[in-house]
Amino acid sequence: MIPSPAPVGRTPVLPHLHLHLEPEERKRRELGMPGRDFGDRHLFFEAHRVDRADAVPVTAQDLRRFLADVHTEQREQGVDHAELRVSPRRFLRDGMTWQEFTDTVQDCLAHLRAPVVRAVLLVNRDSPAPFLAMVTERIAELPPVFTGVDLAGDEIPHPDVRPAVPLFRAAADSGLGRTVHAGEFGPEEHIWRTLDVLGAQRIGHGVSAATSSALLRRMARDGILLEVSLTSNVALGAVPGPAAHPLPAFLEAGVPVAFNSDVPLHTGRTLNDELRLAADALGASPEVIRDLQSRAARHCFTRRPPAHSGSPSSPPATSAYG
Ligand SMILES: CNc1ncnc2c1ncn2[C@@H]1O[C@H](COP(=O)(O)O)[C@@H](O)[C@H]1O
Repeated sequence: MIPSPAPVGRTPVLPHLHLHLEPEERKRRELGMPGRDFGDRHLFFEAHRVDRADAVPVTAQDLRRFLADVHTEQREQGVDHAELRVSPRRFLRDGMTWQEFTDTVQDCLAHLRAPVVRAVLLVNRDSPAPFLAMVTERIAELPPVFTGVDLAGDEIPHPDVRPAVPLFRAAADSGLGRTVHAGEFGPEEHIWRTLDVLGAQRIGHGVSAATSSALLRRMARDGILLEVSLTSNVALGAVPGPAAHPLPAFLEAGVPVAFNSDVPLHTGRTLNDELRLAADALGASPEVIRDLQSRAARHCFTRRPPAHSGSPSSPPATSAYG
């Protein structure tokens, strides 16, 4: 069920592949504001609406500080490669230009070591078409600390991923990795679509993948990594408890997994907490879990120039779901 230990001599690495910046939550804490209740999916996405009248504004200075804070937090966890989801729209709403936003992220992350922190550009499923078009047009110019793109947000009211096809195609053509939050609250079909329509290489959460052995076989065959976040899935009601999480089915099917803290400010859990929880859920030793996590390093997004335009890395133009 759990893959046998990695060959001796491989570089040890503790990657952390799915971690949100949580800018508003960081700012609220700095201001001493009360915590918010995220007991379920509705409350979580309602609180994250970017058009809320009571949203706490964030500045370029905040962004700089938050990026430095994430680096310190991940260093304390012993992480050596972190991939941080950064969503531009909150910062653009509060006055930054696109160029300022991307330059600031580049400037703050480029020199960091132990861990290296790379940015995954998060675009929300509910993004208006002009915003998606603007991001798509600028994907090729993203500075090098951006190594991937992610489609996130509430998949229940926004199940259609087709509006993101041009963005994901541009990302593939620019050598960026592609991941999608899917099958966290929605059915297996949402995961099939992200694979077939968007050409996703990793899936955020993907809880419902376990309802389809055909889908698990596909993911194992194609080496699609599932970004697993046990505490977050329980906290938002995607699964009733850690013991009910389909993680064992993922491993049984040979699907690559990585453990993640996802929204550590919301849950109060670190990556090491998640590794311990995974060991408990699987009845496995800490060493086995760390080995699994280190295997996820081969799914890190490192930006490579694509071999040629229209290469196999480009997502398919059409599909059964297209
Ligand atoms: C917990 N599981 C999740 N599932 C789906 N989407 C999520 C998410 N966690 C966060 N997001 C999405 O990422 C955006 C981050 O933008 P901020 O900069 O905070 O505004 C949120 O808007 C939320 O929709």
